[in-house]
Amino acid sequence: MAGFRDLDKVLFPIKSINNVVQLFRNQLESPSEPDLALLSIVAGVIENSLTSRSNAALQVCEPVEQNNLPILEIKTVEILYDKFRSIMLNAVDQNKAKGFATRDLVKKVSDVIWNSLTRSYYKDRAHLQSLYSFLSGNKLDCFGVAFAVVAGCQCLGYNDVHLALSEDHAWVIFGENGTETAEVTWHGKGNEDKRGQEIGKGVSARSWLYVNNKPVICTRHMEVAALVSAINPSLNSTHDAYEVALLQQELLWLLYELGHLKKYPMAIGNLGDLEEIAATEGKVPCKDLFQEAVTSARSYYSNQHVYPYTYQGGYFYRNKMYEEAFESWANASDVIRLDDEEIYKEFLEIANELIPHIMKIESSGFSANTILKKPKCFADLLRFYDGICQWEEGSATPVLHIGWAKPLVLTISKFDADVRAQVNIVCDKSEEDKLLKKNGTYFNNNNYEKENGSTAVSDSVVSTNVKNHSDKDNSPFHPSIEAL
Ligand SMILES: FC(F)c1nnc(N2CCN(c3ncnc4sc(CC(F)(F)F)cc34)CC2)s1
Repeated sequence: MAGFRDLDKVLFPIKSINNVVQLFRNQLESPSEPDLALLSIVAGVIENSLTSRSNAALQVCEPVEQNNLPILEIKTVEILYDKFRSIMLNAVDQNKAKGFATRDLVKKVSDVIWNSLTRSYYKDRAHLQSLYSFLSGNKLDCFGVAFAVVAGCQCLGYNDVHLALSEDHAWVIFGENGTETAEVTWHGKGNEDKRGQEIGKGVSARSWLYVNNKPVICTRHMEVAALVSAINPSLNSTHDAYEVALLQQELLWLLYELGHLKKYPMAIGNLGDLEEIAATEGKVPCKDLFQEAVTSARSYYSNQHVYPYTYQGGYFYRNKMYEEAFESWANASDVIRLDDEEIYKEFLEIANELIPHIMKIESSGFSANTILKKPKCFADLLRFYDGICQWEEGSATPVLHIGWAKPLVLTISKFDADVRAQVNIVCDKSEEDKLLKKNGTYFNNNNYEKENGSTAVSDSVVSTNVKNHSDKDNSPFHPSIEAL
């Protein structure tokens, strides 16, 4: 049974980040599973005390002593913890034979959370993700509702209910084999919520919103990683509360070192972002973390996640590593399937802002090493645009418009004809096989490798045979355009 145990209580009153890390370590290493409600309340109280408007001004100018936090008394936590437990226990009659959760039970817990929420509030606001927000303000964001349902089921003794996460939605799995699924929260704006329904097997389940049926299925420990990932240090649109960001970074390292981020690419990406801002001495460098997130998505989720590549591409872009950025974005483009406005915005920004910005810099400067002379860059760029065009072909709603075409033409035209001529568009599988045999070059999930393992850049082979989604899922070879 999880819970607020004596060895946790002795850590109070909590005065430092190290005390909080110790509390999380106790819970993560305890023989019984970590208590989601307790940890979400503690993280939420600290986040809100350091980011609320009342002391926002203070936080921006306050010098930071040895990771001090506003004192957190045990009473504060106990009152909130007991309040959450009583909400759950009163609302859901305790049928004696516990066993596995049922759809009715999950829907009931979702209803308890749902019906407690404030009638109308700005759902996308920051700091609405924790049980502190739920218990003190009756407000939760989309993720927060799903998390609260799982924490509620844990508190009722249903340890089979777990959080399922895509890159833009959350739901739960439950039942004897963990194969039952249920919507428990809303998604996006103006969409009727489907709470209580199972995740369809149809087209929608294959969309990006459900990451083509490759969601992150959380263990209890990964649910702790999700609440830590959801910590939001932002004070306002330009500043972060330093101690909240440091707490999140230390907790993510704790979870990383305990192995609970292995199958959670976005959490690894979150840690990479924090490490890029302020590297922790003697730890894995952020560049490697972004690569680990990509490897995790390829290993555990059949390369159906986009964010690991856009985390990585964003890192390369910020560090002026434009060639590498193109490759990451091309890889991201290969993943996308059907339309979804959230991911559409990501690609719109890359295609119509970030890439044109790079082209402007590269074509104005006189750097001899310019990407404009590199066939591989041109090949990756075509692959990026090709993926988006496939997206257009596969989607119900139109994706591209003149706003995409102008930057696209401008970008392509920046490459000299002799560079473009070195990229050989291979149009069918048999031709591709011939080339692959000749060059001994193959893609293994976009790593350019020769059979002998050396990295071959110049003879990357990229063909534009129309990728049909089904075989694309499984084919070990990346559809490819040849740059000889
Ligand atoms: F690709 C990079 F530019 C990104 N930078 N931040 C990104 N985020 C921030 C963190 N984030 C996440 N980080 C950890 N876990 C989750 S679960 C989830 C979906 C939902 F909110 F539950 F509905 C989102 C998400 C969403 C993606 S992607």
